[in-house]
Amino acid sequence: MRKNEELKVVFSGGGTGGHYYPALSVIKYLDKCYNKLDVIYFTTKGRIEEKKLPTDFPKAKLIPLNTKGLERPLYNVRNINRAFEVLRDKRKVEKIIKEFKPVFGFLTGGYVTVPVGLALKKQNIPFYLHEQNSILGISNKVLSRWAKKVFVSYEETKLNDKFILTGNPVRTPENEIPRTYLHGFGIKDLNKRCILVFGGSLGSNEIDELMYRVYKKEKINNYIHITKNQEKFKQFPNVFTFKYIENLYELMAVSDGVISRAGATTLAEIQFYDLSAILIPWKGAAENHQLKNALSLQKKGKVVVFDEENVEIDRLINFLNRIQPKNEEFSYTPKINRATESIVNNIL
Ligand SMILES: CC(=O)N[C@H]1[C@@H](OP(=O)(O)OP(=O)(O)OC[C@H]2O[C@@H](n3ccc(=O)[nH]c3=O)[C@H](O)[C@@H]2O)O[C@H](CO)[C@@H](O)[C@@H]1O
Repeated sequence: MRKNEELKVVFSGGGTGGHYYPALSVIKYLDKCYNKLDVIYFTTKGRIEEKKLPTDFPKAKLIPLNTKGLERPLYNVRNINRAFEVLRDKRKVEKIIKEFKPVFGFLTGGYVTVPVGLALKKQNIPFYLHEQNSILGISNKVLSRWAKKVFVSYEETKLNDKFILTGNPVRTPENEIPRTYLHGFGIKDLNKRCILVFGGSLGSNEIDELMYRVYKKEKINNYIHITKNQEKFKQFPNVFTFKYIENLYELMAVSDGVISRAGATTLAEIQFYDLSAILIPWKGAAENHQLKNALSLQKKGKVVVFDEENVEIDRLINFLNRIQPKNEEFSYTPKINRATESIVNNIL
């Protein structure tokens, strides 16, 4: 650790929680290692990192960029303008980093990272990438040529020696969390199973529809369900709904199971908190990466993967009812997040 030194770093990555939260974990870890950490975070306008960073890490300076994802199919005329946006943003980033003089850049994917990576390359500032999924995302694919190292979460993502398997950083509680934490979410009987239901950081109507059918049949377990359709579930006394839960990882630490999409950061959390899980991969993910993520976890047990077009409700309920619930005495003891540690050690 270099407690007495100062460090300046440029971060970018986002659009979704899956890209943002790994960057946040690294920021928080570095902040503990250094006396003074100066962060500039290049954000996607109006997206999660822009909304959450001011409270998650108030010291960071946020700079929004205009770059948008390419339209599919790629020959769409709008992509000409999108390409110019990347160039304009690249020039903007270059100006800022010339003055800021960061020691390195850390980019976690999402189209916003492309102009940032190109600008860092132009200024000869080393940068590192992190890929959460088993398949390299398009921005990481483009930038990996010039990155100093590419940190990956799955062995099969490695393409050459520059690729290092670190795993996917997850947010972790710093203090012990008792099972009674669930009381704050409306749950009274702590000896009953507590299942977290959500559709990634953006929500999922398909998961809402499916769970509506489950709740009609299954009345024993308690559910904390994150949804934009809270009204729909009012009739179920064992279902506690929320629009978004900031510190979802704290709930993961004291719950029993998860029903969710198969975004990479959610999966890393399921593993870290050793939860049972029912995964329903989102079919729209590039190159079907959610299915690949999910299947690799299924191999490790405690996890079952369903095809969203073909979920047998009885089989799902059967799996749920085999999950061993924690009891009311349970308390989560903080553990070291090896992925974040490994990334930082490979940079410093
Ligand atoms: C639609 C989309 O583009 N999905 C991608 C996106 O997913 P998405 O952003 O949904 O990502 P993940 O499932 O990987 O991560 C979601 C994160 O949001 C957190 N959370 C969620 C709900 C909530 O109320 N509170 C909260 O804190 C979870 O704890 C988790 O840390 O990035 C992932 C990682 O690159 C990809 O694998 C996904 O395919």
